[in-house]
Amino acid sequence: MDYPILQTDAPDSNALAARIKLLGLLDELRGLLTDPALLGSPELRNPSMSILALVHLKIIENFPSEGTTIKDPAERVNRNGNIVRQLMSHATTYHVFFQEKPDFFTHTAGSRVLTENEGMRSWILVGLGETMPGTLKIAEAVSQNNDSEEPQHTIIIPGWNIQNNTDLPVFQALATMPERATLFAKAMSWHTQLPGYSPQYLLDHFPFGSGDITVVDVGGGIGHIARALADHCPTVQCIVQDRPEVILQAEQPLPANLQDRVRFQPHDFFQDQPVHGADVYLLRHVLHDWSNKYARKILQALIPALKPGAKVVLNDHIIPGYGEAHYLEERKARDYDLYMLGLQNAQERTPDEWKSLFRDTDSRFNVTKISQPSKSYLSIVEVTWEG
Ligand SMILES: C[S@@+](CC[C@H](N)C(=O)[O-])C[C@H]1O[C@@H](n2cnc3c(N)ncnc32)[C@H](O)[C@@H]1O
Repeated sequence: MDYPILQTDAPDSNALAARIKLLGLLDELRGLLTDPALLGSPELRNPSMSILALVHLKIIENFPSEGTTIKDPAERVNRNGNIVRQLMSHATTYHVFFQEKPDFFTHTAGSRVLTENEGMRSWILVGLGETMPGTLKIAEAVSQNNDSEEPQHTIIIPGWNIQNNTDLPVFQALATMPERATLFAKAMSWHTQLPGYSPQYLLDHFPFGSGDITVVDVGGGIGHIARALADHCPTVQCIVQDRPEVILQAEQPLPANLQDRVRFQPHDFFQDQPVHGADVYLLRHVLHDWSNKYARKILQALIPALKPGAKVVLNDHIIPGYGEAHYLEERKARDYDLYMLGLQNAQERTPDEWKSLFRDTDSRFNVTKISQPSKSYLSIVEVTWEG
């Protein structure tokens, strides 16, 4: 699926680092100017309250490019005008829409990108609609059951399960909710458009090489990373594996130059890996969905297929050590850490936690390199199978 490209984090500029630094300073200034009693207060900054509703109610996607009064979008989506006004007026205070006159709203860069970009709306529906409510239930989940590694209710009930009133782990539950499974897959594919999350960092940084290599993209969603990889390396063969309901959505026609080099295969990554002898097994944004107990099972299931020297490559957030990263970058990793806790009782990991995970799974996994490409929010963990 092709989505319009967002604001760029172009590799030849230092714009991203400068932007992070300035945003950090502004954020600190805001903190200094804010009454301490309000620093942790939920009403202090919560754009999600209006933005999620505006996306859900399709008010954003129906907003005309030339701007409008409240009556028009309210009628288009058949919703109460007063509520539409409340939502839009709130969003304008976060620079999503601009209130030009008392009853006339126009686009800002923030509202325009939401209106024009279906993938971004999917991401809002998943990120705010599905995942965020789970994080609000973390305390309840921990109070009910403590110290568990189960993704569903066995001991700890993750927030997502309370929120959705189901005993099933998220990905199994999604299999019974086709519309939400589609939304999730679209959202993950679109997520690569966000600054700092492009697959290009991985492609430029990891030596996939120019030889005839086979890469298995385990939990590869609808194949968005494999397509980018096959485009980047003209001789690579990619096999994208995911749950059957996801693979069904992935089997859209591929461009002619990729047709014989990207294949899709339904596969449950808790079962033994069916593709033996591949050069690279890629797990991008996969293990962070799982507690150590389940992450180890996913890695163990690879072992029967690994040839000596095979690489297991992770592309995930890394929690930086104390003082190692700008605090806004650490905030990003820690935000995702709590997302994962709320979603599946899972976590992001520090470099040492990644190393222990592999060591505890099997001593033949040798973590050879952990690196973070400049401007990428995701790190690359390279592991060699020394079996
Ligand atoms: C967070 S998404 C990451 C998708 C993709 N790798 C990326 O980087 O955008 C996690 C993926 O794991 C898949 N998944 C979850 N449980 C699975 C299982 N048991 N077997 C195979 N794939 C699974 C999900 O369907 C989803 O596509």
